[in-house]
Amino acid sequence: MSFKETKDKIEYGDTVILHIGYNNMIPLIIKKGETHQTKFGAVKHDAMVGMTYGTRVQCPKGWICTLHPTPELWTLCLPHRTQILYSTDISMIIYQLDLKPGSVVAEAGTGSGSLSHAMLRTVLPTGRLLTFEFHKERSEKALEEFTQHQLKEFVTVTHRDVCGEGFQLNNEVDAVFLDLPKPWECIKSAKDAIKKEGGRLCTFSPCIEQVQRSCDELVKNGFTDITTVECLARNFNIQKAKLQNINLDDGAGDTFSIENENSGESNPKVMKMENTNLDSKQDKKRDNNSIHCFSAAVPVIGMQGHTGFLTFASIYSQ
Ligand SMILES: C[S@@+](CC[C@H](N)C(=O)[O-])C[C@H]1O[C@@H](n2cnc3c(N)ncnc32)[C@H](O)[C@@H]1O
Repeated sequence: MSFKETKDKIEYGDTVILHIGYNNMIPLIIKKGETHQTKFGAVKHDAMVGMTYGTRVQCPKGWICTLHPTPELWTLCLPHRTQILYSTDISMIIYQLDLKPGSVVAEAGTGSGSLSHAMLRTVLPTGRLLTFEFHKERSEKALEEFTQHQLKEFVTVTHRDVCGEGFQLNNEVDAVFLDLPKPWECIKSAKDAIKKEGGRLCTFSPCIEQVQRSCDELVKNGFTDITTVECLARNFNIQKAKLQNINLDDGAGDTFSIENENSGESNPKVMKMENTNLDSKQDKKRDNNSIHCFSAAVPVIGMQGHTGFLTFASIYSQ
């Protein structure tokens, strides 16, 4: 299997993402003569060979689906050796680091390789990932997975403490990404790694105190455009809403109530509308006491999901 290109049919040696049910996916390397047990019963690896990716495999008590691997699916089912980055943060990192095919990017630490797979897909086929990890088994396991995923030729895995020994790169990369407890300790070394014509740097830190220390070090080393963001996915529920007392002029002062579909009760919070946006002639004919029912996308109050702060910075020609 390959993360570097897509293909139609499953072959021996492929890593297939088995979709077993909602929130239930596992990666499976297809091996001759082997059998895999699922909650729907056994599935023979040989039976999957030659099947088109995305098709169903019938098991004794149900069916599962064979998905082609992508970095996003890998992130959802990879073997965790550390905390990992998820696609919401990853998408912002790749965008803000300005990664594209041909980019050379350095990363520390490698961890479970979640971000690494997404960065590799972006910089292929002419770019390169240089990833550093000071935990020996983690760096070995990462190299094993990159090899299995046919990405080995695009990545260098180095077993090193980048805070103590630095990246030991000079004028070589377009961007540096740091997911470490003390990123400020290797910012000077990250600066040296970035090409003389300039580049981008990102640190990921769960605590604002870590962010502050990194920012101080970034300023000291001549980085500019320093920006910290937090990426949160915002959920919207589709709910029934009742709109009353439509103001025919501008909608100001109108109220609507949202019905809680689960309990059947009306949401006690009645929101004041800034603007009804109901300006069709038909709506305007309605009298002031009419009730209008419609479906509304209602943001969930209280956004959960803090992972960490992403701090981005630029260094211009050095
Ligand atoms: C949270 S994990 C990285 C997860 C990774 N971004 C991912 O998405 O899978 C942090 C990793 O940094 C490594 N690490 C911590 N300090 C380090 C250092 N000074 N040099 C190299 N690696 C380090 C840890 O061993 C750990 O594997």
